[in-house]
Amino acid sequence: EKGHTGDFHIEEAVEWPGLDLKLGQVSGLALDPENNLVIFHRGDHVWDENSFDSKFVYQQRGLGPIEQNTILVLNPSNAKLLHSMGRSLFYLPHGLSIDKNGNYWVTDVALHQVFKLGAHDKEPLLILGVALQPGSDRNHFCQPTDVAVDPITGSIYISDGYCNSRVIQFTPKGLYVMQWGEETSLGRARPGQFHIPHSLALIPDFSQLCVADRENGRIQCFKLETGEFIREIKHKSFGRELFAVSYVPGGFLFAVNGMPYPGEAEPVQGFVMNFSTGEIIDTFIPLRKNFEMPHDVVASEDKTVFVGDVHARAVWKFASLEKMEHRSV
Ligand SMILES: O=C(N[C@@H](O)C(=O)O)c1ccccc1
Repeated sequence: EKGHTGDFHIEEAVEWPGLDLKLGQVSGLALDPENNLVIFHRGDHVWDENSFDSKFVYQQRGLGPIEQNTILVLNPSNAKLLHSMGRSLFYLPHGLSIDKNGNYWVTDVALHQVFKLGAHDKEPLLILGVALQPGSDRNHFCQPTDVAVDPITGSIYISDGYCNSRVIQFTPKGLYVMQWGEETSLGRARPGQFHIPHSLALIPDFSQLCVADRENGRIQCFKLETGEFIREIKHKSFGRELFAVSYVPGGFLFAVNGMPYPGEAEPVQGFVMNFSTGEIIDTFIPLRKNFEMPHDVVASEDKTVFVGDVHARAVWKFASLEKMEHRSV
């Protein structure tokens, strides 16, 4: 088997029936405290070139909010639907995170807002940002992409976003604390500069926040308390775009990249890295169907990995070979 060193290797769990779920564009994935898979998708709405004007104002309000349930809770083994919610709330879902108390934190790039939802509540518990108003001050975001919640302090981190280049920290109750990041200058991308901060991974063991710096094709990691740049993780095999990053306790970092430049070699694939060294220890692609625009990745402690694709409208499951080998023996 190429693509992996040592004994760590994951492959698509082809018995996972989640490939034939009737999903909209899948934008966000997370695992809840019971290790159920939670999917954030766009129902019958799509993000395409007509969705926004040149000032990032959403153009399709007339459609109304998505009437399908946008948040689906699935059994991670058999993909059975356990619970669904989130209808009539969102226009263009993007990021999804679940905090240690089981609350859902989501972003909507059309509303330019961040929501905290109880797992079984209709009314949001907290909303940040001003509906449909892009901006870049303390209470306006511009297409915010993801949220991460510190399990120790409850601090909220928001990656903002497609049309801003910053990470903002709020208190657990939503009061602005600080922000860091700036636009990538022409020429080369310096530390602390972003070109679409697209996904967040909070690493409690090391008190760090890692950011998928999408169009710079890299991961940047910062000190949680201060936003101080710690290091960059970048590999040629990432290619042009690095879409999402996810951490699992024990020191593994997972990521997915985007389509290469036309004619470039780097395939669209998933990566498993050793967090401490930044080295790639495994790569993975589906056996069934193909990655088109893998948009989020989430991993559980037993190294089960899920990838959601916004163009293929699919969710794949990957599991470690030794686990599956035991089963097949
Ligand atoms: O990146 C884009 N979309 C994805 O990230 C997403 O759908 O979240 C996009 C860019 C330009 C036009 C339309 C969509």
